[in-house]
Amino acid sequence: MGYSAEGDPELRRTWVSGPIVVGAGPSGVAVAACLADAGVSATVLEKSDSVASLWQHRTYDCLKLHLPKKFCELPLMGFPNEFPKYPSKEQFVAYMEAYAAFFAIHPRFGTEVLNAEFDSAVGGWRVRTRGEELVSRWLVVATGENVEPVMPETSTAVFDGRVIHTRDYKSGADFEGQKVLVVGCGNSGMEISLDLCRHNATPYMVVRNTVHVLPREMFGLSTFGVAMFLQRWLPLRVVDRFLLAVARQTLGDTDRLGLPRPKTGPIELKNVTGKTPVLDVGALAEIKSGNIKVMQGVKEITRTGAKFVDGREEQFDSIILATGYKSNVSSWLKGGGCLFTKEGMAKAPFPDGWKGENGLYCVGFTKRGLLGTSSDALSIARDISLQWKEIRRSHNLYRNSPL
Ligand SMILES: Cc1cc2nc3c(=O)[nH]c(=O)nc-3n(C[C@H](O)[C@H](O)[C@H](O)COP(=O)(O)OP(=O)(O)OC[C@H]3O[C@@H](n4cnc5c(N)ncnc54)[C@H](O)[C@@H]3O)c2cc1C
Ligand SMILES: NC(=O)C1=CN([C@@H]2O[C@H](COP(=O)(O)OP(=O)(O)OC[C@H]3O[C@@H](n4cnc5c(N)ncnc54)[C@H](OP(=O)(O)O)[C@@H]3O)[C@@H](O)[C@H]2O)C=CC1
Ligand SMILES: O=C(O)C(=O)Cc1c[nH]c2ccccc12
Repeated sequence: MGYSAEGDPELRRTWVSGPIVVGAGPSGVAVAACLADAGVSATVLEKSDSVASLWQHRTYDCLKLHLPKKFCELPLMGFPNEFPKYPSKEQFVAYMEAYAAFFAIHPRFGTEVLNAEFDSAVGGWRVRTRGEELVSRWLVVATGENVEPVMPETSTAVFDGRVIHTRDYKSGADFEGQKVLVVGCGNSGMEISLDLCRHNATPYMVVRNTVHVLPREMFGLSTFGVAMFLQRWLPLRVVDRFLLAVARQTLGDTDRLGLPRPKTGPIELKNVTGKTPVLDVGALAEIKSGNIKVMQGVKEITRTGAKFVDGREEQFDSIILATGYKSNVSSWLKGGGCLFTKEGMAKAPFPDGWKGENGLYCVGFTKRGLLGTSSDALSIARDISLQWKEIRRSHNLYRNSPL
């Protein structure tokens, strides 16, 4: 339904009766599915051309989930039984497409939200895209914690060779025979360094700070699953001490490899700061055998390579920035201060960060991966569907009233 409002006459304005969801990654699709299941139809706006665009376009070929599938499934529909314990990215994308199709979620692709703000005069969120303004009582932010690349402060502009961020890395095949500087040692830096080794390239990985490396599995069980189970009975710090003791037994002393551990334990650090421990899928063995070289912080990038803080200097053919990701919320959402920090991350810790004021919600800003997404999606759908039913009921009362 169109409505007239002051402002840009070129802009088509439309009230939508259900919530507006921004982003069609796992979080946006999951919340729309839970809403659909409760009889509420959402309008999902996605700037890219597909669901799970991060997984389709911004991840490397050899990526697999690093948590077992039971910790990564979305509400109401699990992974197919025939999927392996750690599905590949192709399998995850196939699951996401089947999930969206099953719940009849049809996002509006190619639709970037440029601005969103609450307008008390119209009693809703004005959500502007190129050429259109949608208005709804509810706005669900589902644009993710990993949407923009973090770039290092040290400029790479003088470097003559190729510089890419991990979001544009596909395969070590593109770097065959090269000497490559990998800046960053999170899960991306580690797995890409390993992939480079497997394609006959020589990675030099920068560890400027500290990092927790854990085996992906212990005693034939996923480390993450063991940690979740133990947390039911034991204090977090005891669980962390246990994980570190097992990690030391199976991986040895990682400090001696140039990978000093943070003082805070791995799960406590993840919960407090969001920094994910590295779940090792083979990089550590390559570090031990010297095929991945560990370097301290970069002091300066030169035309042909890099100078390091310890005084060493090396020539490189290419640089891969495995420096992580950030949110983009603060660039388009106005008045979201009840929910978001100025960095666009949730203010309240999990599981309380999903509901703001005036019908504003966020899903997937928990620093807890897909498990956090599922929890948020269920909470939001429950909350909105209760309001939806109440509104329906009062409309019907009004319509049936003799006055
Ligand atoms: C390489 C990698 C591997 C990971 N592996 C795991 C794992 O194994 N297990 C796990 O639990 N978690 C994992 N994660 C965490 C990850 O955050 C989630 O897997 C998941 O993709 C988050 O979903 P999301 O929908 O919140 O965000 P995203 O998947 O980033 O989706 C956000 C969507 O919003 C869209 N968007 C952004 N801004 C706008 C705008 N202004 N207008 C319209 N659309 C917009 C984007 O195009 C994108 O499609 C991984 C993350 C990365 C980067
Ligand atoms: N298989 C899987 O499921 C995978 C999952 N992921 C997930 O995706 C998310 C993003 O991971 P990732 O891309 O690794 O990002 P992270 O944010 O986890 O890691 C970024 C790394 O880059 C370092 N860094 C940042 N800036 C600089 C700099 N200027 N110089 C040197 N080092 C720098 C950081 O170090 P510092 O701590 O000092 O800031 C950190 O080690 C995580 O949640 C991760 O678990 C990623 C890959 C694979
Ligand atoms: O892959 C990620 O980034 C995740 O956030 C998954 C995740 C949630 N909690 C964790 C604890 C340890 C390792 C990974 C995760």
